[in-house]
Amino acid sequence: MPIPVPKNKPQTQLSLSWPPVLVRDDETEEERRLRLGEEAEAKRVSDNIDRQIETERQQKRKTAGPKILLLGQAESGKSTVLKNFQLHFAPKAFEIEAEVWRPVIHLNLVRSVNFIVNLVLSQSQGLRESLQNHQRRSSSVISPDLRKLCTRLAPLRQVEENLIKFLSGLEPPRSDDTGVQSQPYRPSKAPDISIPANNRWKQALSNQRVSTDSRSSTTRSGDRFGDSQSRRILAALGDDIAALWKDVTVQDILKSSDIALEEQPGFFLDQAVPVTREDFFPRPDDVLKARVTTIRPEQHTIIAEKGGEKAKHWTLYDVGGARGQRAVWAQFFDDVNIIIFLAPMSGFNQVLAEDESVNRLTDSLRLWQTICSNKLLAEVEFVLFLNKLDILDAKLKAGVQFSSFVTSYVDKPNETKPVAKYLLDVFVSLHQQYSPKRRKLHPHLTCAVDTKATSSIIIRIQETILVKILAETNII
Ligand SMILES: Nc1nc2c(ncn2[C@@H]2O[C@H](COP(=O)(O)OP(=O)(O)OP(=O)(O)O)[C@@H](O)[C@H]2O)c(=O)[nH]1
Ligand SMILES: [Mg+2]
Repeated sequence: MPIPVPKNKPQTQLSLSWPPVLVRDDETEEERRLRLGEEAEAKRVSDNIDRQIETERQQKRKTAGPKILLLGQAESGKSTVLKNFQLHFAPKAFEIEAEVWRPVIHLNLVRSVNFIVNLVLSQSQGLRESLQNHQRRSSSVISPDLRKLCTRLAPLRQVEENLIKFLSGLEPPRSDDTGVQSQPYRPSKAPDISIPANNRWKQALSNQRVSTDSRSSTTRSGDRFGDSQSRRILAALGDDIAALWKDVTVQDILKSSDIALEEQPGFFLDQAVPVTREDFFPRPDDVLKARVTTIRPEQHTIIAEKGGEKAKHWTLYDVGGARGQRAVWAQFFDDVNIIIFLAPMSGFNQVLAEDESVNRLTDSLRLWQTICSNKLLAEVEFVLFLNKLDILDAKLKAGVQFSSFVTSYVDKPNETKPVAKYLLDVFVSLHQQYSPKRRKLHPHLTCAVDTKATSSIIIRIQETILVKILAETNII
């Protein structure tokens, strides 16, 4: 169909090419030949540019490096896996940054201590009341020594407040959260802390370090972060904290209340003395154990330090796993090569913090099914981390019966290997059943706080992901 030409315009013919070429009616044969030649040249140049843009796009995709999305319920270990990638590809940067985790580790420790002290004091109060009411109560007797120990540890309440203020002070206030949140103590669960685990507070701490370093030659033990008062108090109380954790009555109270602090996030009570030393400098293992709840999606770019690495840049998206955080996951679905889904195997006898009517394993399975069946992710490669193998092992060895919580597990031993194999089969078959099309799954039984084992899994993921990127960019 001819393109309509406004009436008052000179008698010209519009070509369909872009930019439009005005063709005069009185064009001579020679002019027409020249014009067509110019048009052919322009098209050749334009096609070349298109080809170049496409090649550059593909090259950029390749050199932009792999993009990984970490998914899974809260406390499944996503941020811990992120730290493992950082440690694997950029160990020097990881070590330099390790110090910024010290206040977090201290806050993890102090909250555990204050939790125990509260529990002991409430038991003591309960015992007094039941004696006054002549009730029989199977409660541990709190000795005067334990009471004194709790009194000596009282300054740690102030230290907790100071550390929370200190860490939240580094966060600019936002409308959707208040920075560091000190979650209330709950009897069934040790305290957790919500500090946005993003780069901002880490950056703020690193900046403080840089500026302090440039002003004075502080040593490793100097007050680089302005948390020296908390550190001095902690150093003075390190032995008392260790004594509290070892106390037989404390252990009895925890056991009878069904609380296994050593299985909960941010557990440092068994390292109280080294962690509270004034010159404490966190090692990679300590950083991996430090717990900070992710409350907003974060993008982390890792630049591989070793020249030999096949991919230089790695982008990892870490998201919050609690139910209220999951709505934002979808924004990353079309931009990733691989999803690493984490399911903590130890959750079989636990409930969600955000909804205590839901079993953690049930939630993990439902979430996995939803992710597997998502059509937007049909082309994305899936890696499954059945995580917290060590805690599963400890629970089963302590006598917790897997079959009491998972009734379909019948006539099989209550041992780590068969239980892990059973869970693996369930997750693999859900993937098979619900994937929109056939897709390869790469499952691993993991303990994300074991850096060595996780590093060898990362090497295998690296191979998988690079083959996928090469295939996507038509290189192979
Ligand atoms: N013992 C043990 N602890 C683990 C393992 N994986 C992670 N953790 C710990 O579990 C806690 C929670 O891990 P995170 O990585 O913060 O969990 P997350 O999935 O990022 O949680 P959200 O940010 O709340 O979504 C941390 O204290 C980790 O050190 C594991 O395999 N074994
Ligand atoms: Mg996290």
